Amino acid sequence: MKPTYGRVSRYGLIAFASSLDQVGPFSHDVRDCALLMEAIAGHDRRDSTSVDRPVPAYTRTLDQPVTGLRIGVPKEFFGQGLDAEVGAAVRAALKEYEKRGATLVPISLPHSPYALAAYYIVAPAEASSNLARFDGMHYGHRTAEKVDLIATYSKSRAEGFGPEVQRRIILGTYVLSSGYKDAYYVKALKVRRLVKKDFDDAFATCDVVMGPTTPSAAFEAGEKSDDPLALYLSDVYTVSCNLAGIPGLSIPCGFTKAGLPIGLQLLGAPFEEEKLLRIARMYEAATDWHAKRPTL
Ligand SMILES: NC(=O)CC[C@H](N)C(=O)O
Repeated sequence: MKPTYGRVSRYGLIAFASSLDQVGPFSHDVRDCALLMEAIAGHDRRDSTSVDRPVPAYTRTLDQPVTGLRIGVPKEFFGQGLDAEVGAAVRAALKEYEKRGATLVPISLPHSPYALAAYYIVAPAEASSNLARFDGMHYGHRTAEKVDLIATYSKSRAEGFGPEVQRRIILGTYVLSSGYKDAYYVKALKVRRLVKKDFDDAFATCDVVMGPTTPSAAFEAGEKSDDPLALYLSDVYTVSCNLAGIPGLSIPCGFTKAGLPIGLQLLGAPFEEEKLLRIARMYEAATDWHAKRPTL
């Protein structure tokens, strides 16, 4: 689960992108996720972005199905680029909900096609700023070479950051630089607001939005390392949740013929983790995908 922005303290977390970062549980099943959320959610004076509002007893209501459940199914999450096996598994999961009394509501999140581009501007911009402190003096790795101050900075950072982190620092510095800031960073912030508004509109009529977690099943380790754009495209359905600050959850809903797991993504209105967990539990109680493991 990725909780609502501000639901869980980030104290102790290394900052990546401060307006997106949120701690969330990985778990074997929904109950474990609810248990963990009960333990970690809530206000923390050591993180000023953590929100001071009561934490529901997630485990207590977990087994209460949501009656009259309305599921928003965005057409943008089932378009070009979605692997056929993944699409079929997600549609079968939606049918399962229908069998349990849910209504599927066709919706549109019109700005979601722009979410990926906006995310890969906002996230590197913030990362480039946050990672500035890893300069070989204040934090992190320091080069063993005895060189002058400026070379110590640059060598420490060149040695300490991997290629993907370096790429993000360079991209982030570029989109924030004077002359380009309005064209990229400020524009991305505007897109972000529109992405958030799409969800506000959707949650006015639906309890939850559902779709695939990723457009295809897992790729081989390192397979896309030389093609960052292909790598970023795997995030096409999950970045909206971060940009909008809303809670999201992925649960297993099947396997591909090759034996790789497929995820069903559930997105909820801000601070509706309790409802999201109950909806996830409805599916888990009716199926046993969560108990199956891929053969490695
Ligand atoms: N929601 C997401 O998919 C965000 C994480 C993303 N994979 C990243 O690399 O920053």
